[in-house]
Amino acid sequence: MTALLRQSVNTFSNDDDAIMSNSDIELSGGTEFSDGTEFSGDNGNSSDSEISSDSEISSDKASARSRVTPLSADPSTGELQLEERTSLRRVRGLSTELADVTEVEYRQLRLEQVVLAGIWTSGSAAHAEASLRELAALAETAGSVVLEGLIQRRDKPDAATYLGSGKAAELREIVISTGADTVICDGELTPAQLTALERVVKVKVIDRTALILDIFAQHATSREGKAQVSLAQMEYMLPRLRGWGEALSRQAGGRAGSNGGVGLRGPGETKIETDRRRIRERMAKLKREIVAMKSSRDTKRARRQRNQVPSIAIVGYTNAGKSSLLNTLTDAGVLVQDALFATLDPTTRRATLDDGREVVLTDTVGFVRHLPTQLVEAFRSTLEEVVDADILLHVVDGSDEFPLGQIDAVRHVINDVIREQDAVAPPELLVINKIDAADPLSLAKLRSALPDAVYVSAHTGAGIPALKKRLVEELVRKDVDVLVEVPYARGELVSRIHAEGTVEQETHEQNGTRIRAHVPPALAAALSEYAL
Ligand SMILES: Nc1nc2c(ncn2[C@@H]2O[C@H](COP(=O)(O)OP(=O)(O)OP(=O)(O)O)[C@@H](O)[C@H]2O)c(=O)[nH]1
Ligand SMILES: [Mg+2]
Repeated sequence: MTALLRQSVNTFSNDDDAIMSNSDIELSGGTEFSDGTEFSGDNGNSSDSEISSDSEISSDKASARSRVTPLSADPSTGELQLEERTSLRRVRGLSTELADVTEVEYRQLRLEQVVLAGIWTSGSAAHAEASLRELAALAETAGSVVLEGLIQRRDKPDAATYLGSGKAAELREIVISTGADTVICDGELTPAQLTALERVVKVKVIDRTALILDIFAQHATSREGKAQVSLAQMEYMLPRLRGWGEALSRQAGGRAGSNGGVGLRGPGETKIETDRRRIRERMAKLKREIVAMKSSRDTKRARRQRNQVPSIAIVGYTNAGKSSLLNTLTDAGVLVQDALFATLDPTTRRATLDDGREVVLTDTVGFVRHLPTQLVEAFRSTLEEVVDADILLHVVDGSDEFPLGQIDAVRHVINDVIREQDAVAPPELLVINKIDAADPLSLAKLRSALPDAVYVSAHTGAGIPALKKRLVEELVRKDVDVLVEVPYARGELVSRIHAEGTVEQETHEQNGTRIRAHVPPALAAALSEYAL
């Protein structure tokens, strides 16, 4: 595993190590306090403007990454040239913990070079490795360079330091030898575990949750998306406010904080309390804003429902090919990227199925194992829309190592939302995508495990006609039987029955056309007054 994840190992000189811990001291001095300030928005909209600058930046992730290359290419330089450091400003690391540009630069520098640490508690070794590989992909999506990965076999995470003490010491060695500036743990750590592990490895430690939140913050573009992510980040930060950088500030001895070391406790506590209150206020405001944005979306949705267009929600694991499939089905031109969480905002497109029926398809945010609960919470309004759909098109990456695990993770999130809403789950149509790239043997296994799924390739178009046919079948299944006598004056209703439904019997009576047919529920409602 270690070899697998090792991409480049560079050794910062001891000198540089000194520089790093120096900046740690600076950072830790006030980090945890300034977090709050930044959040609570001393200038009311700080959080918004920050995130939007992020999204501009992340829109060009590829070039942003290439700009980092010179840094890792010449690691021995020790200290960075000023312009190199300035160029690092483009991606912010954890957007929530930086107070000024200097810190941004240092944090950037540190977040670029990461070592991963995971715990293998259950399942096979291959599962544990896949999870860590996914963490590596997430870290890269966030703009970091992954130097190395480490997995420990344990029954459960160590209560104190997540990894066992021996492994934590080993991690410290790896951090030193690779010159890493950040450790990312493959799980959600308690604030205390983060602090304790930071104390051992002596560089910043973040967890999977913080990483995913960071990616979302970089990718959110719509106002609603940004608000949802901000809310999730605040939710995550709130209990950790005191913890951040605490371990490092201890090392810093008397230099920690502008109040001096011992002074941290008194005024510090008070400051944290104020910060917490401000964050809570800001969170409450965001929640209200999100509710307001949702209601405008509800109006749109209601209009669609009035127009009686069935809706199909495309859901699935991140990078499964949801946007690609939407494009293939509708020529939508939605952004497709080999990156995790390329899509955060739902895109809705109309399409006409083979039987002439109009539908709307909605592309949605992808899911991932251990999707932070804060995000599920924040994206609830978006997810609710998914739950309201007539059909869930569940897209799965057929070329993934563990597609069944992906399916479970996605269903888990959806079921949670459904249960909380007391809603009825829409019928799910499983679509196994990327069959062009899948290994034939695993694909054969998948076909026997999931015989009801549709197998497609959004790239080659294979299976797409079959998928469209299945969609029609699923919608027909929702059709209802009606027996009506439509007055001759309402000829347009008769035309609709012919266009949207299946006519079984049609006779012309004295007062109108008598028809027995299967029709979509919406049309049945429109016909109800003529029912016999
Ligand atoms: N080989 C192959 N690659 C595909 C296929 N469909 C999508 N991809 C690739 O998979 C990657 C992800 O595709 P997207 O459509 O962005 O996936 P998504 O599910 O919308 O991803 P997120 O929005 O990030 O959750 C891209 O690199 C696509 O080119 C396919 O049928 N075959
Ligand atoms: Mg997408």
